[in-house]
Amino acid sequence: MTQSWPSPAKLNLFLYITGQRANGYHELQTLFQFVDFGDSLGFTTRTDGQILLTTPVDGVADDNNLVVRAARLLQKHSQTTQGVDIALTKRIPMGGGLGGGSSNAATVLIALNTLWNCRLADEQLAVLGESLGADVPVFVMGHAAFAEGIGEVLHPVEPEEKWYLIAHPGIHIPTPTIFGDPELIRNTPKRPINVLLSTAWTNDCQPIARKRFCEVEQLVSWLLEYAPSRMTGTGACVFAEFNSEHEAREVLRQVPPWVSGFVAKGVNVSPLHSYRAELLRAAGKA
Ligand SMILES: C[C@](O)(CO)[C@H](O)COP(=O)(O)OP(=O)(O)OC[C@H]1O[C@@H](n2ccc(N)nc2=O)[C@H](O)[C@@H]1O
Ligand SMILES: Nc1ncnc2c1ncn2[C@@H]1O[C@H](COP(=O)(O)OP(=O)(O)OP(=O)(O)O)[C@@H](O)[C@H]1O
Repeated sequence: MTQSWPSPAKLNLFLYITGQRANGYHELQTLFQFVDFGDSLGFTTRTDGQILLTTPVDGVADDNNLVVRAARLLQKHSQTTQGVDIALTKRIPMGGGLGGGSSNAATVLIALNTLWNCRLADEQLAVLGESLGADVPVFVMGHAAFAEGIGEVLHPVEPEEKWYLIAHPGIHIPTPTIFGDPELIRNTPKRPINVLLSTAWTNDCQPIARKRFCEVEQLVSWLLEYAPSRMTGTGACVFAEFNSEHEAREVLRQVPPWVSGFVAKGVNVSPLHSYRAELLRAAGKA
């Protein structure tokens, strides 16, 4: 049976870089929250073991698509003989700092674990997913989280669920471009979570993105006139926070023509996990 599983976007409500490991990866302290906007994936299981993406993504070879890579990884790990046709409906801008690829991979792991009856715990899927991308574990675990390490050490938290205008300046910033920049701030002191939660939230990647990309500079400056605003992840998207949907939509109406955007609500439980819980309830398994 084909089902439509959600694959939400995430925001980094704050992001601090506290060091760099010998392998080049950066040590972070970041606050993840999901939003009620994202891609969706449909799955039709097959008995012949083939894994097919029926909706190729422009500019991404199927073999490199995190959807296909996640399905192969779980197939190998679980030694199942089953396969799957996967249809991906893409809405999350790519290279926007919204974690679209990682979210897609997490949705594949969670959905196929259920549909193939692999019986792995979410914690096991999160460890598997880490090899696909630093943001996969938080999407697999499905709860807003304070993250440390390279983003994989997760502590569930309950930040306020605000409304956001999420704006894209029309450019794609590859994550390695920001992480590879010699002028990136890499020495923010590590702070305990209670201090971080009660201090004004910023993103260490933002100064360098504003400096290197005039589109980000213009977008941040424009949004700051209306509401507290900052970049998510390594950009290029910038989010402005509001207490109501109405206020966020009023500003969306006024964005300059070179900006595209959408309004979404922050959610602490991933829509993926709400969907799975509903499916299991309907099947009498929860
Ligand atoms: C910036 C964040 O979006 C915060 O949520 C993530 O840490 C990035 O996660 P991601 O896009 O899934 O990143 P990955 O695909 O794992 O890594 C892309 C590249 O970014 C750099 N990278 C990534 C994560 C990290 N903590 N330090 C890094 O230096 C590495 O050069 C890596 O090769
Ligand atoms: N299913 C997928 N969806 C989006 N991008 C994918 C996918 N599979 C592979 N990719 C590759 O990953 C790159 C980053 O895309 P993604 O949308 O995850 O970026 P991002 O939101 O900036 O990530 P992050 O917030 O984790 O830094 C794309 O440019 C693309 O080459």
